[in-house]
Amino acid sequence: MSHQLTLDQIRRAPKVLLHDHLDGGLRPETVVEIADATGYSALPTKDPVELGQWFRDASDSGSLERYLETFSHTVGVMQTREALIRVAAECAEDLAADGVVYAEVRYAPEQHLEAGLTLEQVVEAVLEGFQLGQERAAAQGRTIRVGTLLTAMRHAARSREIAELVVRYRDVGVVGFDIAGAEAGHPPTRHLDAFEYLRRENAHFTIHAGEAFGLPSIWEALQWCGADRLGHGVRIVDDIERMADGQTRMGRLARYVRDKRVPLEMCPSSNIQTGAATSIAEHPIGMLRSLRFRVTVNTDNRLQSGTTLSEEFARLCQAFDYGWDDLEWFTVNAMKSAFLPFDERLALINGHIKPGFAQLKWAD
Ligand SMILES: O=c1[nH]cnc2c1ncn2[C@H]1C[C@H](O)[C@@H](CO)O1
Ligand SMILES: [Zn+2]
Repeated sequence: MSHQLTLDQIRRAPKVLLHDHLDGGLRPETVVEIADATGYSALPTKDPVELGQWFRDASDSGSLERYLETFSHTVGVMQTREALIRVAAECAEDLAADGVVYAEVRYAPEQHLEAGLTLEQVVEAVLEGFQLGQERAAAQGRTIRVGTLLTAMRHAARSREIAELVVRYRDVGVVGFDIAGAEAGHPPTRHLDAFEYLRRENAHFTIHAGEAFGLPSIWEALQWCGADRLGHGVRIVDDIERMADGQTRMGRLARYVRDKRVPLEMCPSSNIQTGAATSIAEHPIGMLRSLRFRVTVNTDNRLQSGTTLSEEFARLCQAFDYGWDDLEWFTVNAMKSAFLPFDERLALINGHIKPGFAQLKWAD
């Protein structure tokens, strides 16, 4: 009696989001209002509806580099303490309204220093904003917990400094580290110093790898840098061969990723916009889920993709005929892979996620 889940049903499911950029999730009206308040004059339009459309269109180029250019406008309006608090609070509220119960949201503190804030002031403003957003969501009867990942830009040279910030703020809401930005020409091994420092500090990190660049990037991220998770990682399918008889044959790297249960932070819509995948129906997530890789579903940039986590799931349900069991599997995978202590992950799985899905299945 399988039937297609509706977007409304999916919204009601307790969801977990591991890969979402703070500077890729602003409300278009907020971009316009902060631009007005701070004198940022480079926006392509001041009409929020047109601006939302502009972000989606400009991100649709098929190139990661061009996609990343759109962030100049979001980063451009996120330069004051007030703006950072507002954007972070709205992020937590928007995710909670979509039924997300746990999220790890990332951004690069080094990109928010143009108006004179220090790295510490940036981190503290964003933490304050998340706290405020969680409280507002709670007042509306929605429970969400937001952890922060601090990103270092891979073309820059501040990764060690950002890694130190992660350790400094790890007991007050920062749960891990990441590197992002254009992948080709910027291998993760350029930032080995930061990764080695984090490992010595028993800290967690994920690395954007295997998105615009293939297997060597994934291999370096895992075997040289020691990443706990892979941001995207879609190109791992280059190491999986589909045989004429329908069987698959995996290379050593793909086997390693599956055997070690390396979490893949997959972001379907974003991958289509940057050219990392051709369509949802042909997205490697279908094959990787059936081969039981540790796949998770994510939004990457809700503004640039005009999406939500529920909408990403709805697209996958339509393309692959997924139902409640699949959604629960992705969600438990994500919660198991979060950079939270084991007991807290378990409490969310057993106290929140499983009972939430059981209730939805029962009502269906
Ligand atoms: O999908 C992505 N790949 C690489 N870099 C990305 C992606 N989405 C966002 N970024 C960059 C642009 C942001 O300014 C930065 C920090 O969030 O991370
Ligand atoms: Zn990303």
